[in-house]
Amino acid sequence: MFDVTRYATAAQAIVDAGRFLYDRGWSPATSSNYSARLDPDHIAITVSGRHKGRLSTNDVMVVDLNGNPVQSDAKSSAETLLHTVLYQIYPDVGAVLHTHSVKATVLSRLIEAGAPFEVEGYELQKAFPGVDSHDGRLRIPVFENTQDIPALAERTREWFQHHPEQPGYLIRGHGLYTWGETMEDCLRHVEAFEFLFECELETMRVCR
Ligand SMILES: CSC[C@@H](O)[C@@H](O)C(=O)COP(=O)(O)O
Ligand SMILES: [Zn+2]
Repeated sequence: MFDVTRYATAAQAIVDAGRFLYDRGWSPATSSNYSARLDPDHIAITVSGRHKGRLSTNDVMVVDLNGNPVQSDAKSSAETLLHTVLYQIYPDVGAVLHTHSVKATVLSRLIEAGAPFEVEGYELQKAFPGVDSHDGRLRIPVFENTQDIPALAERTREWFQHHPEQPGYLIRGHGLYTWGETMEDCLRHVEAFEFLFECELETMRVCR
């Protein structure tokens, strides 16, 4: 069982996040999914197929950390397992956001297969936890896209168990996953990634 008051707070945070991310153009055309932790065993997550700029709290349901619905007949996000695996690996994670921005999508298609995407020298890297200088390297793995979400979830589990300090990843031609202790942290990470993606794309354009 889960705490109803916690659910109400989490569902509202997800609705608000959807409005913000849709308005920025990062969650178009029903794409994206969002979640927030309720307790060690449950998360609130978006129902599959809903328009993320027009969510209501009825579009947010509860699943356990195996992705099974709790007290709901709705179908949770098709990518639920990509969320639950992160909550399993990281006990401190309180929110996960998946977005489909143009910049994340384009950049993910330009990165060589098998190579992680790395950025360094940006002051804005300090938006991520544990980073206190521009003087480090941020590594963002790029996973190949697939419709086999259980298989992709296991690939991300494997990677992040060995690279726990990384705050996000890209799926090629698809989008970004990032997480944080709170929804506010997680939204900051989306914004920081978007800034870095734009800088990198602009650098590629200018240096072409
Ligand atoms: C509208 S295409 C995007 C989907 O295929 C998927 O990648 C996505 O992000 C949203 O799926 P959803 O099942 O609504 O959570
Ligand atoms: Zn998606």
